Amino acid sequence: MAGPRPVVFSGPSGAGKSTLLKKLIKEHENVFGFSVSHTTRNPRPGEENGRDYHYVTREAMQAAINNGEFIESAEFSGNLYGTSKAAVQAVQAKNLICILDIDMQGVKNIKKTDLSPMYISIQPPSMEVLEKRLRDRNTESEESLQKRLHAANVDMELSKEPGMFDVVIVNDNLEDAYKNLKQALLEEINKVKKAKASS
Ligand SMILES: Nc1ncnc2c1ncn2[C@@H]1O[C@H](COP(=O)(O)OP(=O)(O)OP(=O)(O)O)[C@@H](O)[C@H]1O
Ligand SMILES: Nc1nc2c(ncn2[C@@H]2O[C@H](COP(=O)(O)O)[C@@H](O)[C@H]2O)c(=O)[nH]1
Repeated sequence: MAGPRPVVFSGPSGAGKSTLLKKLIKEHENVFGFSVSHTTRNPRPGEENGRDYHYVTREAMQAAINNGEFIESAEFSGNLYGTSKAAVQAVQAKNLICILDIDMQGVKNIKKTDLSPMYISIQPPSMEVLEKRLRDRNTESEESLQKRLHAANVDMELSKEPGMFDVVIVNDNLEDAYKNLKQALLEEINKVKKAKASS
């Protein structure tokens, strides 16, 4: 696939990936584009079909996966999630840095492809803070919350594996985490700006 090098963001549910990514894309809308995933979960209040996710039935998504339309897919907290080839191509066709927000299974599966992204892990300062953020977000049932906390424990262990991520950012203070994120991406941001200026 052509275009600038994509960036994969991963980390436990509630660590702050969406919060940081929304800030990043808003500040650099000519540089980054979001790969809109498919999911079988229901939209949350304020989420929009086609912007936050493509909300689909399990049957439709499974059929599309079987048809080879996805780069990767995973079952997470009782729902299917996946990155379609079309979602990535739509961003790369605009010569933007394609951002993928995916779970740890997605990271492992992307590593088997030729996408060759930069891998960034967003981690919470502690499990206690993570649980508080997820509870305060008020988006999960108790069952879903417990599944996400369990996945977070596994995720936080796997993230420590050498070579799994290029950059690990602990999202304690939001402004500090955002500053670290921009610093980690500075070279790629400048490359895209330069290419756009000379085209
Ligand atoms: N540094 C921070 N300090 C305090 N609250 C934060 C911080 N970063 C994010 N939050 C809040 O924590 C909650 C979880 O953040 P967010 O939804 O961005 O996480 P996420 O990693 O994208 O989760 P998911 O994987 O479930 O989509 C949100 O309510 C957000 O406003
Ligand atoms: N493997 C994939 N994981 C994905 C994808 N899109 C999102 N996600 C991850 O799912 C969880 C839960 O997300 P939520 O929006 O329900 O809170 C989170 O860790 C996301 O990173 C995907 O296409 N593939």
